[in-house]
Amino acid sequence: MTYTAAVSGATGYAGGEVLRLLCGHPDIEITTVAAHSSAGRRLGELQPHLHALADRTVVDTTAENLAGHDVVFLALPHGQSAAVAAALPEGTVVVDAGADHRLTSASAWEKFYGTEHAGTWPYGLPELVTDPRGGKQREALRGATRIAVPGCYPTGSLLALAPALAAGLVAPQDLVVVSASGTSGAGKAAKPHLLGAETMGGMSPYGVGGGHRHTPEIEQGLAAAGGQDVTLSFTPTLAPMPRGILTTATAVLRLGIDDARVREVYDAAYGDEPFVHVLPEGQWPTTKSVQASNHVALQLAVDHHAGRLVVSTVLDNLTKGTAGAAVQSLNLALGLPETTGLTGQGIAP
Ligand SMILES: NC(=O)C1=CN([C@@H]2O[C@H](COP(=O)(O)OP(=O)(O)OC[C@H]3O[C@@H](n4cnc5c(N)ncnc54)[C@H](OP(=O)(O)O)[C@@H]3O)[C@@H](O)[C@H]2O)C=CC1
Ligand SMILES: CC(=O)N[C@@H](CCC(=O)OP(=O)(O)O)C(=O)O
Repeated sequence: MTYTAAVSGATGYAGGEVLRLLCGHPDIEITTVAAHSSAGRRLGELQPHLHALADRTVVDTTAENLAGHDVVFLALPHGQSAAVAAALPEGTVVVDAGADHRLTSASAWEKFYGTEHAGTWPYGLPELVTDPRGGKQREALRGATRIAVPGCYPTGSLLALAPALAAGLVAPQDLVVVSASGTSGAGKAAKPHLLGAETMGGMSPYGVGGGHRHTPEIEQGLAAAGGQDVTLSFTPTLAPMPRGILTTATAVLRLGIDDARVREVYDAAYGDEPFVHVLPEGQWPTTKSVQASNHVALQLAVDHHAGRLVVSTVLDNLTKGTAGAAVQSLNLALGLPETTGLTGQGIAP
């Protein structure tokens, strides 16, 4: 069976990556490409890498234009997708790359996003360990008709720390995550601090001091994995590269946990995962290895001097960090093989 799909936000980075992946998906037919200010324009002008779709005309994001599809992807600015989704029939599978439906706590949403909470949808990170018994998030995605795709920083952070918390290897307090993201994470809209002259050849932190809106999203997933509240200090940084996120997470190890036990827990969590790979001991991940792939590469070490577990992950913010997670979750929702239309192979150099 072929499913018809509309992609709204088709002219942006996230929507463009969804379209790129859907072009290689055997069970999906892209029938509508929608956006807003660029309605009426030829997609080829705005997404010149999407050759197969170059002659499509962008339509406006309206309930009428999105109606009648089996699947609707939303890749809109935060706060825009809730109203659009509410106008779609319950049977339509809606996959939202934005943040609107990720958080379970209305007060956390209001604090970090400043608008009314729109509700919570199943979280689109199939490999996430969701409880101390080692359950995985993919079970909540099978047959789902609404999917909230994770933020790109939370994907690498959650995959880094959830197995350790679920297995009780580390204390739930004093979790520290520092991530470096490529500039595409900020979207296409022109912003002075993202000009090439500002970002090339340098790095800088932002959202420091617990102010980044991904802090509650990461804490939410880690608290579920460990079965208790967690405290996280999260610091994002902007790196001079178009795509990619390197996350380094550390946590206080519980007494008596050695290197072998840590590796055993991560091998058990991810050994059968098609898109999360624990690297051989001593090989540390590089963002270049996962460009344009749906892969997350992970390495860990025990810092005996500081008594902390150190876990690093890399992913492509637009692929596994957004569009790949969206397609992988959609596959589960539709009952298709989870890897359909996705590759774990990157590009090089
Ligand atoms: N970039 C990333 O790495 C990630 C992004 N996301 C999420 O995906 C979403 C899109 O991000 P991104 O692609 O980076 O952003 P971009 O700024 O690159 O693209 C935004 C898209 O939304 C459309 N749009 C803007 N305003 C409206 C509106 N009022 N109604 C309908 N469409 C509108 C734009 O269309 P037009 O230009 O025609 O106005 C454009 O297609 C965000 O919620 C973001 O958080 C999630 C994970 C990672
Ligand atoms: C570099 C950069 O600006 N990154 C974005 C995160 C983008 C992302 O993936 O998250 P959302 O889906 O929640 O927008 C930021 O810090 O807001």
